[in-house]
Amino acid sequence: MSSQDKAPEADGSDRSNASSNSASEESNHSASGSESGSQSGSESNNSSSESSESQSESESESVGSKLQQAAAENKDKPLSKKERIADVKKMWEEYPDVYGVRRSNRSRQEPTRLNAGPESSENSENEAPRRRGRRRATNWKNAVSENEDEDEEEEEGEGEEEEEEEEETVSSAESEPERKVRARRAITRRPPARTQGRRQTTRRGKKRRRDSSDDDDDDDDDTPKRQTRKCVTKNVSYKEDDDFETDSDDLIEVTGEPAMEENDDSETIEKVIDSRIWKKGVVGAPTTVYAVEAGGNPGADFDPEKDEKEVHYLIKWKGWSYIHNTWESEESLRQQKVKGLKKLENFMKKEDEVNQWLAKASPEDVEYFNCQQEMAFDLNKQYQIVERVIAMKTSKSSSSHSEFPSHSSHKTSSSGQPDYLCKWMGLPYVDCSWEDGALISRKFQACIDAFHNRHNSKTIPSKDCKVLKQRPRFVAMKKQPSYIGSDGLELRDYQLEGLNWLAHSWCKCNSVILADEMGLGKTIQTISFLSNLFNQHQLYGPFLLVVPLSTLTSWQREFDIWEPNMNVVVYIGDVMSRNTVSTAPC
Ligand SMILES: Nc1ncnc2c1ncn2[C@@H]1O[C@H](COP(=O)(O)OP(=O)(O)OP(=O)(O)O)[C@@H](O)[C@H]1O
Repeated sequence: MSSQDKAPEADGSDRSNASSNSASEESNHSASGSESGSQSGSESNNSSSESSESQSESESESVGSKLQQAAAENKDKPLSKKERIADVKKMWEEYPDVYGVRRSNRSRQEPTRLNAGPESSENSENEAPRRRGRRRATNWKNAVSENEDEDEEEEEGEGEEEEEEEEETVSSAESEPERKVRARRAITRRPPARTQGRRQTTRRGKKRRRDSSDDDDDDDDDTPKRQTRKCVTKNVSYKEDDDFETDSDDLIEVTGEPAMEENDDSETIEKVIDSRIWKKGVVGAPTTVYAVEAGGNPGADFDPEKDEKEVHYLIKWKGWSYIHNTWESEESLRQQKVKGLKKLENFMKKEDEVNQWLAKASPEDVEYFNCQQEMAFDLNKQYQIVERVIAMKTSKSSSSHSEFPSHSSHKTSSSGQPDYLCKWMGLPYVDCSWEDGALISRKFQACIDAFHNRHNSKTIPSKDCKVLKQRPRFVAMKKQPSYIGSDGLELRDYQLEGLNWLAHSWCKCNSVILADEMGLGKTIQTISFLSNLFNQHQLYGPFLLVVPLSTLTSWQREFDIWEPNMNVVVYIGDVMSRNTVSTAPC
């Protein structure tokens, strides 16, 4: 038992001895370490951490022995102060490693890009701090993350590695953490790169550019440098070449008589819509749609085989609505000295191209093209239909919508009738135009009447409506009310039920959603419900209907059919269009 008891003790003592030995070894090691540490420590203060890593133990030993030698020499004979300084200088020159001045065995040479010409050599003392500042700026700009720098160094060639080393040596006064902070700041300012690969390429490109720009901007501070770069960026144009060739409104035609152009009131071509071969000389005002309707087609007797012919172009004039489009020949346009002839040239070019394409195109493509053309022509015809008259002005009254073009005193003779502000079908409110009353009344008297009816209507929205203060008691509609729909329009059973449910919910102040299968008549039920409020409860709105753009016209159509007495205003378009809707009398 005792031997067994002692054995662990002996083991334990051995172990404790071993541990004390190792401890003493460690302490010795640390002592010797601290000795050399004082030297290497000074080095690490002056150089980067990378430099301390690169220094091997053997180097530190040899440096230590050199120092000891020097110390022993100094101990032998007392030295004067001058001699000690001379010795230190000598040591500096012979063993620069001791002072942490140089990491590698290469001779220390200042990078040539830092010698900024004769000025710098003359003013070397002044140059030094400036150079340091610049170096910092360069580091600040160069800095990415430490890892990124490492990656970059790995990727870059040996030549660049050497360059990096040189830079680090010069900027050794700057500590590593400082550089890291600057590096992070630099990262936040740099715009994010899209792909890693691309980023690396860009960065390399940037680095090289930076280096070269450092050369250029050595004597400048940062601010003007940035301004210069901004200027360069501003000049970059992202416009495609084609854009310059298109028929832009901004194109200014330069002729020999600019002074005349400024003052004349010649018309401007906005768009060339179509072309045709027609009787020579049948152009201008007699070819407008209303002139043809009034006096007949001036080229109706045209015989292409006998009569002299020429190409005519259908012109949409700037500042004039589509009803004032005229057919013109190239000659007549030039005679009138119209502006925007470039558009005619472009139209001709396009026509040639289309004809060439049509000659080679497949029958399906030709058919598709013809369909597109027909649709475009239909649209252009639509633009000649007045959808709504929204305002009126007499020669005495001043107009609240003077921003819209007025044509009463130009091509059409003034008839003493008021002018009407017309909203054209298919075009936004911003394209409204003032038109001569006589002209509009000829074709669109119904629109003028509707305008007057709305103007004189008593069924206008009012806050004084009784049912707004207190909802009425619900009375079920057993059959379709007479005010809903006109002759032949009958609500289906389930639609009448739906109308009752909507009306009941409204009377009870309940908010509801009417949902049903597609095409079963939700639109009609909703319109019928609004008609019930309008006719039964004298609630004249306003009711806001928010509808998808695709169903907008069908909503308008259904209102026309099922409740034509309600004033339906379509609030759509850009700011000017919406403002027009808001401020129009009705
Ligand atoms: N009672 C009716 N009499 C005549 N036509 C009707 C009637 N009810 C619906 N219709 C017609 O059926 C079509 C679809 O009606 P409506 O647009 O109201 O359906 P919807 O449920 O609103 O459709 P969606 O779910 O697609 O919006 C319309 O052309 C409409 O004129």
